Amino acid sequence: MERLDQIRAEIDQYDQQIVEYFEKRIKKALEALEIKQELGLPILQQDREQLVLDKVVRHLQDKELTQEIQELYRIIMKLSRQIQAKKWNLSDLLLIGESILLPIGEPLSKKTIAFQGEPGAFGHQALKKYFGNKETVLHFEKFEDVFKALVEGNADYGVLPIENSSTGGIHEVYDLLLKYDLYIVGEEILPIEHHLLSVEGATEESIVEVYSHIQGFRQCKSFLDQHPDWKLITYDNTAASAKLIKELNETSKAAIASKEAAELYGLKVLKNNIQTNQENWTRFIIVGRKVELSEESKKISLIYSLRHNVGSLYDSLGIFTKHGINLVKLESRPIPNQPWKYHFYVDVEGNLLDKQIQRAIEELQENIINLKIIGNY
Ligand SMILES: O=C(O)C(=O)C[C@]1(C(=O)O)C=C[C@@H](O)C=C1
Repeated sequence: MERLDQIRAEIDQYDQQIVEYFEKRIKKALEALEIKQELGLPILQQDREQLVLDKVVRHLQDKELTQEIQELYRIIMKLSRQIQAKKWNLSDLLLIGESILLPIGEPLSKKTIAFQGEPGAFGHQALKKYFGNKETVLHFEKFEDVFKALVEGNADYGVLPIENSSTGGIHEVYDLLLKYDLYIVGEEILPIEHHLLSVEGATEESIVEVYSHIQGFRQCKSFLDQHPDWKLITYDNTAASAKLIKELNETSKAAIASKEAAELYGLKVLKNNIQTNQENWTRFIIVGRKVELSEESKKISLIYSLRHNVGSLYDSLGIFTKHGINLVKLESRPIPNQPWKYHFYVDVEGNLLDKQIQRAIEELQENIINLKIIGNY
């Protein structure tokens, strides 16, 4: 026992130093905040955080602790941001429980909206359905470019596909929601109809090569199975493949894309509605920099991970049942570098201003690891 007491005494000393340095670090972060306020920079500085994560790993002598030190620093910097945010302007924040601080904002009146893909893409259609035709629109090649445009202030909202009713979740977008501190402010469900498109003179028989997004191929599998000799070439997105077919202008090449893309790029529809399931829908999310709360907000999206205990998922979901909260969606994604551990993406019905919901979230937080609220819409 004496030896254990001695070890614990040493641990106590280290803790004292850690606390001392934590306080010093927070003081410096508050000095950094003042400068950021002067310069009009946002609290979150993702590049700097990545640098810090790289640096602390370099300081490590025992590289086996790489993941743990990164996890610790992610938490330290998150707390640092939360403390900065409290100082910044408390009225723009919603505090849930003791530590969840959400930036709250009003819907923006004049806005720039970004989507992934080329004009005519399904994301573009969802954008127009949600926002109308009057807004400034930007388009990017990759989903992550849309997230970056928001973080860097080049766009105010992003429109991204999250789930298809036939093929399931769009994993990359789920992962990006975890990576970036952005929030879902709305959603739009779009019927997805795919068509086989080509240039004048082409017929189904003249086709040798077909271009589309991987989702386009997956959603039209039964039709494509009838043409085993066709070469399928995966492309960035459906509208981009339609644009390419127009440029190539060959009767042996076709694209799978929307009717809108056919009209926009002047292509002929060789075959209509080739999606396997005629009930084919994609749910798009609208992402912004702040949580936009109103009385109508009725769905809350959360991400969390669990300790590796028997029944931990069951217990966490039981908290919603106990508080009478309806679960509407559950999706899991593997945690990189931690085999067989998962992040759970949960959508529940409710409004974050409701005290019952707040109590449930507080209780949830005590039972899980790393809760992130990613929107109420
Ligand atoms: O460097 C800054 O801008 C800070 O405010 C400090 C700090 C940190 O805690 O290290 C906090 C938040 C930023 O996202 C990046 C880094």
